[in-house]
Amino acid sequence: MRYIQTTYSGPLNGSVHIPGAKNSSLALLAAACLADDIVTLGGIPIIDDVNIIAGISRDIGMEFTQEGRQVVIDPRMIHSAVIDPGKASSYRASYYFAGALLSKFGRVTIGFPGGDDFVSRPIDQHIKVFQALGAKVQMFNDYFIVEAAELKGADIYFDTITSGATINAMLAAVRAKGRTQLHNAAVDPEVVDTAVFLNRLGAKIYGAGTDRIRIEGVSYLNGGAHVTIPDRLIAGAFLMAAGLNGGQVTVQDVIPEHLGSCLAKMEEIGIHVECGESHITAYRTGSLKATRIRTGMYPSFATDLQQPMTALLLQAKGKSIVTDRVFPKRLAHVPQLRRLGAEIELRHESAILRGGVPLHGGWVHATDVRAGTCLLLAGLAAEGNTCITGIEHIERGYEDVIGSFQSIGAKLSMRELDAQELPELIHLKG
Ligand SMILES: CC(=O)N[C@H]1[C@@H](OP(=O)(O)OP(=O)(O)OC[C@H]2O[C@@H](n3ccc(=O)[nH]c3=O)[C@H](O)[C@@H]2O)O[C@H](CO)[C@@H](O)[C@@H]1O
Ligand SMILES: C=C(OP(=O)(O)O)C(=O)O
Repeated sequence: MRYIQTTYSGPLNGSVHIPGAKNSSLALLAAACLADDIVTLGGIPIIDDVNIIAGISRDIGMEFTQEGRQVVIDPRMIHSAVIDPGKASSYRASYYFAGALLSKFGRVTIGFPGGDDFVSRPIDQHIKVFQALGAKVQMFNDYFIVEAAELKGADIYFDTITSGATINAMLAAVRAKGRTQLHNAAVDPEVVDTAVFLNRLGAKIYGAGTDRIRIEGVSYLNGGAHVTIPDRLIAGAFLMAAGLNGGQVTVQDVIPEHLGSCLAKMEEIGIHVECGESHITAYRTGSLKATRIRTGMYPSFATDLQQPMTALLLQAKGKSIVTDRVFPKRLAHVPQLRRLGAEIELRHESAILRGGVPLHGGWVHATDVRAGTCLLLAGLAAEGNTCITGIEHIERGYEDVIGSFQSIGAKLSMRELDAQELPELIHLKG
């Protein structure tokens, strides 16, 4: 079994190029199967979730060729709308294949979404979309079937703001007959990126980036090329790294506007931020201030950034409070941080931190991708060695996590567990 070992690294300094967004790429790769000709996607990160999509693509007859961050997809020979349940449930965003294949072929059989298993993650809004467009949904033990003789545009009011179901609704409605209107839609950059891509292929999607999206169904989509937006979540984590022990980090190839609420919070706690056209520099000179974080859907502070922020706030003297309003129970990193000496208590679904307490090394387990980032940052600020297991979760979302952190001076390495270390792992996941 592999694990990452981190060592106290002092101030981190340097510059990192940010890859395309995982959460956009997963939507774009599924959206590509809607095209009637070849599609080229740039900026696709080299991560495990994309490898799974490559496997699914080959299974259904969609040619998938990846060279570095460029993926060429030929959807003209898709011969199956049945997706292996095991593959579907090994990452979250497999539900995009449900929307896309339903839209193109009127039928899909697919396993339930997996991915980061930090809390219950319902898909009722996705199902509601399919049904609203006229599809019948049948649930079985480990898969579901969605089918429709014909998809017809509809007015859909989301019960809650969801980026996944908003994107899926665009995928499902893009070839439906007539007009679909999405109300209470998510306004995330990944929603806009997917709409821009589909429009490039000839779709008619209007209003993405607002809470009301209109889709006029089309019967044919061309091929085309598109480059995914940069990963705002990876960029945010690297900028926070500059605040850990003092230092200066620049993230290149980003869209600074996508990080607005994150940068505002970083400035509030005493990290200086300077934005250029496509880069952001963060540096810390004095001490950090404690604060309160409440996550929300975009443009609020992202749920995927509360974990690295928690690691950072452990360095801020005084009491900070972190509340996740998107996934209220997404706090599995808290007991792990305690293993490193952090003083954090869970109260009413909030993490209450007493910052400024020195951290020490230890064994910890990453239960999901962002918990992994949190533990990695905490490990770089802790005395001694911190050993992080659950690497597979980190690699779902992070391209070359070791190399990119090393490039800003972080001391970390990938290691193989040897038998003498096994006793350390007992009770680790508790
Ligand atoms: C692959 C991907 O893009 N993952 C991101 C996506 O996940 P995902 O698309 O799963 O998250 P959503 O935006 O859908 O979730 C937002 C909120 O809606 C709720 N909800 C969602 C769907 C549904 O059918 N019913 C329902 O109640 C969720 O429980 C949550 O409270 O957005 C999350 C919130 O920004 C991020 O943490 C994930 O990194
Ligand atoms: C929760 C996340 O991913 P997923 O939705 O793919 O599980 C994430 O990227 O933080």
